[in-house]
Amino acid sequence: MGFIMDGLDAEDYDRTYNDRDLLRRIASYFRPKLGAMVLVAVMIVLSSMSQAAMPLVASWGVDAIADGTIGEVWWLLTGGLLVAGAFGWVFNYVRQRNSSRVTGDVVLRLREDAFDAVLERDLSFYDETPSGKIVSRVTSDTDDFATVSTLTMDLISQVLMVGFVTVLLFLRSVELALLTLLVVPIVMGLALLFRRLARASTRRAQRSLSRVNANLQETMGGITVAKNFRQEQQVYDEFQPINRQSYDVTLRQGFVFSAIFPVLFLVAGLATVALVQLGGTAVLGGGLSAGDWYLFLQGVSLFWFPLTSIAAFWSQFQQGLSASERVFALIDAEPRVVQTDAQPPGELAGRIEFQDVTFGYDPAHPVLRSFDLLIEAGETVALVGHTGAGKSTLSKLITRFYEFQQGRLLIDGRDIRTLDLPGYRKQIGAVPQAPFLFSGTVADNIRYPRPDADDDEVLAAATAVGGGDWIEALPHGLATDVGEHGRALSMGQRQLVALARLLIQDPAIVVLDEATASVDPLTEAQIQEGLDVVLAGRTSIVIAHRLSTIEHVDRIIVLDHGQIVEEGDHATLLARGGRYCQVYNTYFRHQSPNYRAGSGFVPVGGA
Ligand SMILES: Nc1ncnc2c1ncn2[C@@H]1O[C@H](COP(=O)(O)OP(=O)(O)OP(=O)(O)O)[C@@H](O)[C@H]1O
Repeated sequence: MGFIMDGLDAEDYDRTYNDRDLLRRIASYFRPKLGAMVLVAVMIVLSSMSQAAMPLVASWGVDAIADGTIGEVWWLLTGGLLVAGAFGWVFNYVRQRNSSRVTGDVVLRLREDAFDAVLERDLSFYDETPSGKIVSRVTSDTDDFATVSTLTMDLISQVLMVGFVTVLLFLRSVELALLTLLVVPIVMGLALLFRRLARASTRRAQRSLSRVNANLQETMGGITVAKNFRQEQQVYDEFQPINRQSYDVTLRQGFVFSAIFPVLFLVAGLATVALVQLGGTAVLGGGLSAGDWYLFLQGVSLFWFPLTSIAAFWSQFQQGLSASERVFALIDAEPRVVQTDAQPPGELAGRIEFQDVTFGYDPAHPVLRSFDLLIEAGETVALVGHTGAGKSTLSKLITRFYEFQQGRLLIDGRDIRTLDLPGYRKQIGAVPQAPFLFSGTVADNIRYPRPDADDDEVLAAATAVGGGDWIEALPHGLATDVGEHGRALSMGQRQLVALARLLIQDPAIVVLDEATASVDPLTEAQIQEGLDVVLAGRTSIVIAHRLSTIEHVDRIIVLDHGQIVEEGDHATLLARGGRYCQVYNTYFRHQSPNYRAGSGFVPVGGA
């Protein structure tokens, strides 16, 4: 049991809605479709009546055979059967057509809402949730939800049908009708019991499927690395238990579901046996006509089929409900980044001040403790430090991708929490280490932050970065297709596109995570020139990986375990022989043009 349930826990943002809230929420999606639903309901009534009419007409036929009048009425009965069948078909067709439209429209809206919610989530959400699981919620869960609506309409139609058949049976024989109804509470009791089992097993099946999706997504994302290191077997070995788990859990769900029908049919079978016995005796004794008996036997199958499907319906209904619960949980997930106000930020100067800030991805393990730092407007600051020191964390707080737990972060002296977030982020230019390019041309990517930028502006931005020579190296200049994720461009070219994009955005604050990937000396020089242009006149926080950057910034901040351990400019810090020198010796020394292996160490701590 332990293994089978591994990894099937709820996500952090999952929640359980009570049935009333859930149904109310679902109803809100159906409300705009009220007209079509009324039409569907009318069609359901009419088609159920036509269906119930068939055995009734047939029972008259049996009576006519018994009393020898069939020769006179056969054409009437045959016509009646044909008419009931034809009308039933038409009503059913109109019903199916409209109900498919209603379901399709509802799922369309739900998926739009889910996708919209996904876009609104904080960055922490994406760090914590594998993208495959998100995909699963937006696709297969919304599909499962669609089944709720189809099933609900089926259920209504079946309940009506049961109603009509029950009335017919009572009209013919109260005793036999009561006998038939006797079994209803047993069936319903079993169905309710089954409902509990079904909900739990269904939830597990859905989670296991989303694990499979997540694993596939990750594999596809890292396929180059996996192939590079010839890890196909390992990737397969990781996939196999997850897929196996999905198989096991789904199989269990199947077992639970398949248990219900035999039990229900057994109860139904016993009731039919009793009716055959009692009804047959009544016909022989003259208390019941052969037609009535026939109607009962037909009625029972008409009656039992809906009843058993109503019972089984619960399981699928539960499946749809728990799917909708998962989608709503995604839509309702509370943002961690909470703004207390939405003041327009205005044109930012770019002064950034951390005051006593404490932050941890997991609040129990803070990465920054009582952290203070002031960056003046227009200043260029380089963050350096060993891996895991907290450099990226600082930039994530400035971009407001994460919520800090204590202290204040002031932008131009104003609390960052009081600013209108989209307005603020518009003035922050964030460049990740491996700039992401969207499919399209180089020009499309440069104008990404401002789609209305015209060709001249795009060309001017591209030319301003590194003198623009790099554009000529592209096969079709700015019209070159970058391929998926920019794969058709070299790493250096992608960085240059990202810098040109920043110029189009024209932010007040730049947060730049320098690429560690080495590029050829020419591109390196172009990037350096590009950086000089892009960072000029803006507050810049650079997570520095290049010697030329740290040599030129206004101030270097050395971080260690979330603390500032040293700060100053390159020359001063080198002369001091402190922590900076350790970092320099490890990461930057070898980038010097005069570097020879084993040389260029800066003495540390007076050593
Ligand atoms: N999304 C995350 N969830 C949980 N912990 C994280 C997350 N991102 C970073 N950390 C942890 O926070 C600490 C600081 O990480 P951070 O990424 O800020 O370091 P860094 O100095 O930027 O390192 P690097 O140069 O390797 O990128 C590390 O201990 C890291 O493991």
